[in-house]
Amino acid sequence: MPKTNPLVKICGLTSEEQALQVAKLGANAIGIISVEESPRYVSAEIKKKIFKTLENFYPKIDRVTVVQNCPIDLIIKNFLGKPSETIIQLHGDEDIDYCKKIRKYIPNIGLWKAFRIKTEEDIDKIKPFEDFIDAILLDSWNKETYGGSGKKINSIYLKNLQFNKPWWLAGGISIEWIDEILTEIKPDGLDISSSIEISPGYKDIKKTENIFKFLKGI
Ligand SMILES: O=C(O)c1ccccc1NCC(=O)[C@H](O)[C@H](O)COP(=O)(O)O
Repeated sequence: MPKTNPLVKICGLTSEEQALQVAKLGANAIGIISVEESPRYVSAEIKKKIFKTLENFYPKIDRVTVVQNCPIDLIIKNFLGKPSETIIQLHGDEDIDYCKKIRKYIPNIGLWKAFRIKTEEDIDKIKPFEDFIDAILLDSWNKETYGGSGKKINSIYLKNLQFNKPWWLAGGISIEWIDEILTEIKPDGLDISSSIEISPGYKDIKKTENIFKFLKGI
């Protein structure tokens, strides 16, 4: 039996207009990419603007900033005080010490850690992080990019996963795969990006709507 419907994060938004459209459709979390190498990169200034608008109109939606191997001092400097995001998603090779420092210096923000899965051993490496993060995000491993590749994790590694923290599945999630995800993989959340894009950072709102309708069983 599938567990209750998973939460949905739509990631890689680049405009206020699309962020509001996706929020209206029912997203539980909206992600913005603060990784300069990404074609979905959004500057700090624009990100703040988008998140402020979201906070005003949809305060319950999590606002997720995605970073990748960013120097810890910079993270602490940028996110101290009254940050516009509710979650930092670490999408690089950050270690446990890095997570502990974020916890210590910016305790008012949620911390998600992405793990890129290439082999079964990559799953085994997650456990020690669990006490220092709020959620686990599993994404596929890719040579060219750390995220947003549209590539799936080998499903062999996704059977009977058990973590002590909520976990999100990412990597090539499209409407065609969701049924299997709900019945066999059963994550707490779905993180979706490139399958609903017209071009990197620009979402197809109709495709996005179809995903939410599918999940609601409409
Ligand atoms: O999306 C990016 O361009 C990106 C670049 C560098 C680090 C992380 C990135 N995205 C992180 C995400 O949370 C994506 O939603 C996740 O990788 C899934 O993407 P997709 O396979 O395209 O659905």
